[in-house]
Amino acid sequence: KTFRGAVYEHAVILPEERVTKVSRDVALRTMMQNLMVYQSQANIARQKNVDLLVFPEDGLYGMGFTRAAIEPYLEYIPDYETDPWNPCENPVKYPSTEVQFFLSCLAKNNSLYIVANVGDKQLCNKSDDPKCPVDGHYQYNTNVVYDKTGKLVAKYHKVNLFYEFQFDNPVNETLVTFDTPFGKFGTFTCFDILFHDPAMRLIEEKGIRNIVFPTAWMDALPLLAAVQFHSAFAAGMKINFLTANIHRPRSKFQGSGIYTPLGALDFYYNDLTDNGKLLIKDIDILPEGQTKHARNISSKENDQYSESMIHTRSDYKKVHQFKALVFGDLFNFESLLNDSGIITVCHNRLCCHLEYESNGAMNDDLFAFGAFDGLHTFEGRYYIQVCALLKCKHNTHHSCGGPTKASRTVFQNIHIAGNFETNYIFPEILLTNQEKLELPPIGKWRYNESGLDMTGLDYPLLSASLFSRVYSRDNSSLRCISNTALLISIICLLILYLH
Ligand SMILES: NC(=O)CCCC[C@@H]1SC[C@@H]2NC(=O)N[C@@H]21
Repeated sequence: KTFRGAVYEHAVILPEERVTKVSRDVALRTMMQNLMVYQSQANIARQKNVDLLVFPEDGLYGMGFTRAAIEPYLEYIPDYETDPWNPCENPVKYPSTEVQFFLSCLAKNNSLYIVANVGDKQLCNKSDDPKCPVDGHYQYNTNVVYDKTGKLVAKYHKVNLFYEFQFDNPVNETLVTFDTPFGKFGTFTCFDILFHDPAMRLIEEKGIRNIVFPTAWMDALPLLAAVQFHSAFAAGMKINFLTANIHRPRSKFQGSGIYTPLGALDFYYNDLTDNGKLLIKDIDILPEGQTKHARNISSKENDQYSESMIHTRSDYKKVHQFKALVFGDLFNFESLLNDSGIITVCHNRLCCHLEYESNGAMNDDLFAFGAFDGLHTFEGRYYIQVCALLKCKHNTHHSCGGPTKASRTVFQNIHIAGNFETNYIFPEILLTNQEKLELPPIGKWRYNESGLDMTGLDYPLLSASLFSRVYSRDNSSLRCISNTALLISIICLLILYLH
């Protein structure tokens, strides 16, 4: 009823040159250095009977390349469905595929599934493909999966690139899954987690309950630290989520974990060491099936809800209500004045409700409860609705929403709920132990239809929030832009015609 999963947070060895193109030999030398670390971890994993091991995004060469400079790190990766291949058993089938050979043998020799992130190079020709880049090939940020025999069983091209100008967007967005004796898995990469495709399609259309997630994620407090958001995604979508990050804490790249619907089985957050870390856990096999559907509240229902929340509060405009920026979004906030209390805050159509009880020692810490409903525009554009209880960076209102890892306040009870437009809600709880991020243990918190509840937390609180995505508005805003563009074009044509 369980499988043994592992993720490796890898301190990637970076090549010195990432702007100018080096030879294939030089590129291979760097990648082999990283692969040797992968090998030692795979050996440990085999000794511990691990079934599946996940390595991070960009784990073989790092990031920050120009398009030309990444090219020697790429290999042609065939389509595993039309052209089945076991690189370890047939290494000469394609030239220059040393990395694939190594990874495939790692899987075969250690008898485990290997999930890794590599670069795929696909040749193209301008004459039969007008979108073919000028250098005659596509470059893709790619997840590959090898089964226990070393056979390539999955290849996924990252859809939602994050300022990765060295890579191309895939032409066909496909849902990539692979079957194992311990269940069906889906895969996507890093920034993909914030968008509907392919993440939600894997979960909703394919009924996927296990995701393997190579990532190179920089912590973005207060709401998007890696361990915080990735554990919330597993809880919100009720899935197993295995995420391996690269380890470069001085650049905020860190935080890997093995997460389940009930919470973190294990996670790694350590900015005091430059070392990587292997996490291994037995994970319950979840039944396949559709987990969640967007809740369709009509806009009329929603408006009535928001208004009733506002009107029940005659004391709505008080001095301790204020606005502050959270990662570029202007939230409506209300500060927590007492050691326990009830607060309702609204923003646009979202109303958020908080009931809390601290252990009576909040004196030095300023906390605020906030709401945001709108388009997030910093480092990505996407619609969100968020209810968030935040420890403010300093004792000033405008510092609420700034990144901080310091808190001294332990809460006894917290309940957070809101009238969210969809069920794509990710319940986040982030604690701190002497400025080291912590997650709550399984059993100390619960998330269901009535909201997020936590009780008897052992560490001081940094934030507790319901972070939701409103995917439908992303599309409608795109439609709106294209409709506006169409309208402007028609008007221009009309003016031209009349002249
Ligand atoms: N390699 C990637 O795709 C990284 C993207 C994730 C970064 C997350 S989402 C936006 C936030 N900004 C950051 O610096 N980290 C967060």
